[in-house]
Amino acid sequence: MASPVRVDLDGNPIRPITICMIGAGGFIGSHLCEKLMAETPHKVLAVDVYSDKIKHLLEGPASLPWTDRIHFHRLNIKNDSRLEGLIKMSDLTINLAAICTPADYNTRPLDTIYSNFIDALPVVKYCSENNKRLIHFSTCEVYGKTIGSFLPTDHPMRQDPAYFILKEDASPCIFGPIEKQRWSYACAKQLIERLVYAEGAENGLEFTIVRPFNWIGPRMDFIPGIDGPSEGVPRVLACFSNNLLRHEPLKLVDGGQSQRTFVYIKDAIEAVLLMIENPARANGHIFNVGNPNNEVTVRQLAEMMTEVYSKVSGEPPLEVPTVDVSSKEFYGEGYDDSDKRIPDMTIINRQLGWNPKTSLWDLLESTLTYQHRTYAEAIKQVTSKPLASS
Ligand SMILES: NC(=O)c1ccc[n+]([C@@H]2O[C@H](COP(=O)([O-])OP(=O)(O)OC[C@H]3O[C@@H](n4cnc5c(N)ncnc54)[C@H](O)[C@@H]3O)[C@@H](O)[C@H]2O)c1
Ligand SMILES: O=c1ccn([C@@H]2O[C@H](COP(=O)(O)OP(=O)(O)O[C@H]3OC[C@](O)(CO)[C@H]3O)[C@@H](O)[C@H]2O)c(=O)[nH]1
Repeated sequence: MASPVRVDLDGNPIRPITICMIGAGGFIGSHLCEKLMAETPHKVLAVDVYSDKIKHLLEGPASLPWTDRIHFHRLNIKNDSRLEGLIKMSDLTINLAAICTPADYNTRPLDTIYSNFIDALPVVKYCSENNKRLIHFSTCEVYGKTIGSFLPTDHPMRQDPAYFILKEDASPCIFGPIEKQRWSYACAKQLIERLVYAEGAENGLEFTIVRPFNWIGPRMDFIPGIDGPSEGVPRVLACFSNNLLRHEPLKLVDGGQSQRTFVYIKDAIEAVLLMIENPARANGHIFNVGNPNNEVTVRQLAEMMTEVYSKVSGEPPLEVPTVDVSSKEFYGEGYDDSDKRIPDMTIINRQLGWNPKTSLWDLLESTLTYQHRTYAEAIKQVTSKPLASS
């Protein structure tokens, strides 16, 4: 029996397209590739320097249903002449490539700026010159700090949503001073957003910009010393997972008072698929993609992850499950932080009718189940080995 014709939000048939996905081997890219292979007829030219997180889609019996629809191209967009050809072969380019772990922003500011601005320039240029549609991944971090964060801590206006809800077409971008090199990333992302927007305004580039608000789930970053460098510092989900797996206290930077909203990767990928398959509704827009209902302080996140991990692993939590550390000690000189990140959902609701579904507890339960199943044995092996004699 023929499969039903897939239609977009306006009832128009969705035609199969070819997508050049740059950064396809990463956390978001791997989930997006899975979704596209499992639920759509689209083709993917998967571009990345790594493929570990999409290996299950590229080889082995499980990949047979889509062997002719996904092809991996190992290339570094910094210096590879094949890039333009791949963009020209595609109907749509999705650019996910970036250095996007905060530990790098103040310690590798030049690499961070080059990765998030300079290296993206040819991607925008090739899309514009060849009249190809672009979906560019920016970040919620372009908002920086909230206006309310500059009010006295007990000022009543801090409770006014106008002082903290982040809105694509209204909120300013507020970063710290230049010596706070943490903001090298957000500033690079802001400038590439402005370049993409200008290519749209002046040269008619069909673009969509995505501002993810802390998407988390399986395959995010790495566990130091297992599938990443021992001295590496990933994003908070992997940091806390690593501490839990190793029965160490979770480190709360500057007391863990910063606030975040976390969205489940599977919910967020639904939003991206709507952008891909509804160009008339997505072109020319910047979209917050997050879950305003899942706001916690970092301390509350640590406490919830400790409780969920204890349930998932069957191991009791530590007597003292967290420890405060200074940002200088944890990240080094030049760190600064966003105080609060709550996305306004008006535009994405209006254009795409998308809303997140998964609560923080539920997404942590499925994610920590994955982390425990994937890493617990390997960590036990590593920690049980006697230290090499010096
Ligand atoms: N995950 C989130 O919550 C989040 C939040 C805000 C913004 N973002 C943005 O979304 C995008 C994807 O993020 P992610 O979480 O999947 O990160 P990730 O680090 O898992 O994936 C990025 C991928 O890009 C690849 N890449 C980087 N530079 C490259 C280059 N020069 N050539 C080829 N490939 C290159 C990396 O190898 C990696 O596989 C990034 O642009 C990031 O800034 C993500
Ligand atoms: O062991 C740890 C690790 C981190 N923290 C604090 O948690 C907050 C979140 O940190 P993190 O997940 O590393 O990243 P941010 O949310 O600050 O920024 C990211 O969000 C989006 C993106 O643009 C791309 O992923 C990236 O910039 C923070 O307050 C840390 O200090 C901790 O206390 N302990």
